[in-house]
Amino acid sequence: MADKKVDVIIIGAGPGGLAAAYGLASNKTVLVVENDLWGGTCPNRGCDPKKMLYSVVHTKQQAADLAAVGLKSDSSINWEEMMEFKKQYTEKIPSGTLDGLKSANILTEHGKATFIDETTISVNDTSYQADKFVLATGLHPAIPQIEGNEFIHTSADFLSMPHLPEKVAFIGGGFVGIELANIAAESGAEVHLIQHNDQVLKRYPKELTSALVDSMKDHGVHFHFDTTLSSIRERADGDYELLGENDFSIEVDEVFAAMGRVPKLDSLNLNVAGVNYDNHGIQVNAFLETSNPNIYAVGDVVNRSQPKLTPVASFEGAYVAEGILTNNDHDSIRYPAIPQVVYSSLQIATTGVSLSEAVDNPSLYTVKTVKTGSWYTFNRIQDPNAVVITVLDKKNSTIAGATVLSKIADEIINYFTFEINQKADKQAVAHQIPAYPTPASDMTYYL
Ligand SMILES: Cc1cc2nc3c(=O)[nH]c(=O)nc-3n(C[C@H](O)[C@H](O)[C@H](O)COP(=O)(O)OP(=O)(O)OC[C@H]3O[C@@H](n4cnc5c(N)ncnc54)[C@H](O)[C@@H]3O)c2cc1C
Ligand SMILES: NC(=O)c1ccc[n+]([C@@H]2O[C@H](COP(=O)([O-])OP(=O)(O)OC[C@H]3O[C@@H](n4cnc5c(N)ncnc54)[C@H](O)[C@@H]3O)[C@@H](O)[C@H]2O)c1
Repeated sequence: MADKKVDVIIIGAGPGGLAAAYGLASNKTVLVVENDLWGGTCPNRGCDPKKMLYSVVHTKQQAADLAAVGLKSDSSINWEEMMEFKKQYTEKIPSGTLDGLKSANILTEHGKATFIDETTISVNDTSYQADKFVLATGLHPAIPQIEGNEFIHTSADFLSMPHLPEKVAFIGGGFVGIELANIAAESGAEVHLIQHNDQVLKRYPKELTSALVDSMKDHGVHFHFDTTLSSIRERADGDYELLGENDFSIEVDEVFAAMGRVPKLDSLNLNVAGVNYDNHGIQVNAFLETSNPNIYAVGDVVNRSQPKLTPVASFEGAYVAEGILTNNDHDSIRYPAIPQVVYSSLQIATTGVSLSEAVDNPSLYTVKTVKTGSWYTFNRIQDPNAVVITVLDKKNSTIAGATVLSKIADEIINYFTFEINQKADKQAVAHQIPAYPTPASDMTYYL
């Protein structure tokens, strides 16, 4: 017999768990368990703090790019003030999240949840039973298994560094490595990015990632391709010596892991709950049910092909709440077009059908690449390398996907996402009257 009983227990108070909790709160008794910061990765040590630092850095980069067309400024970044700006936002997140849950009458418990049996968890030596569970425990950074790995820090450490070190290294050139290297370099550090093969951001076309790498090199980032670290040594002066194959060696003040993220499952004891999982996360069916039909999983911790992003986690959390309320009397989950943006000195963004899928299916799709650097919008902001690639559905003449390289790719990609979701064709796009001149008023030209 458990100490306490509720209808639904949600493990993890990030975007996925919170969306499920709010979706259920008015009809069920809900307990949310969180063992770290209320709000999870995104607002505390992910997307939001990163983009606050990026806003400062990106504005400095934009000011430098406009110097040749009349903007005379001598901007430099004060890391401590920029971190204070970030902290003013992040320090309110855990308490604000907790207050929100309490005012929606959602029960909360701070501590690590561990399954005792299929319907019961233990948190802080108290047992809680529920009819349904939602697992939303997210990911944590992968750390290389090399000598000296105890000296490696993570993206969370980077985003709360009180002072900027003189020399830093990132292991891995994916989203985290590329975005944080840009922030560190523009803020004044000497930055080294170590990538074990010859391409960063492997899901994007090489022509675009090469343009981004060139841009980041111009902004001071040193790339070390085809380089695998073998050990890290602490020197007497407190610096670290990074050693790799083929006599690779550099010295830095700090080194950060950015080589991917792995599911946070260790403390859950999923075997006693009858939940199947592997190295890529918890296995779910098309209703996000795990191998135990009373236990669902959402967000980053799920083993699925959708990108690991905040809006995806929230979408899944809301979907599962509806499933629990209707006994799964709803359609299997169908994702709309999902935009994803790399925020660096240039932004690369994608949405909808990927270029590789379009190229592999020429009978279904037409791919159109337009170098837009000389267009009015891009000239106005001095963005000469801009490229917009569209994927058109041949049968319906609708937009099916887009990939954009530009300083404002984050804005442009949202217009494409709306159009894909509305199944817009050229006529439908032309039927809009957007504000002019803006990136939205360019949309008709891409079709
Ligand atoms: C540096 C960085 C930048 C990012 N930038 C972006 C971006 O720009 N845009 C974007 O869309 N996404 C971005 N992401 C990804 C985004 O943060 C995640 O996709 C999102 O947070 C996933 O939400 P989630 O609820 O699945 O997991 P999380 O937010 O990770 O929440 C999981 C929660 O579960 C808790 N937990 C784990 N195990 C237990 C347990 N046993 N008991 C109790 N609690 C537990 C954890 O402490 C955590 O708080 C970024 C990620 C990082 C690391
Ligand atoms: N803007 C965004 O949307 C955003 C930003 C940050 C993180 N995220 C999410 O977080 C996830 C994790 O990001 P990430 O950058 O940690 O992982 P990632 O999978 O995007 O990139 C990891 C990189 O490290 C490289 N790598 C792997 N092992 C290595 C090794 N031993 N030495 C050198 N390089 C190595 C890989 O080849 C790859 O380039 C992403 O998939 C993304 O969904 C999203």
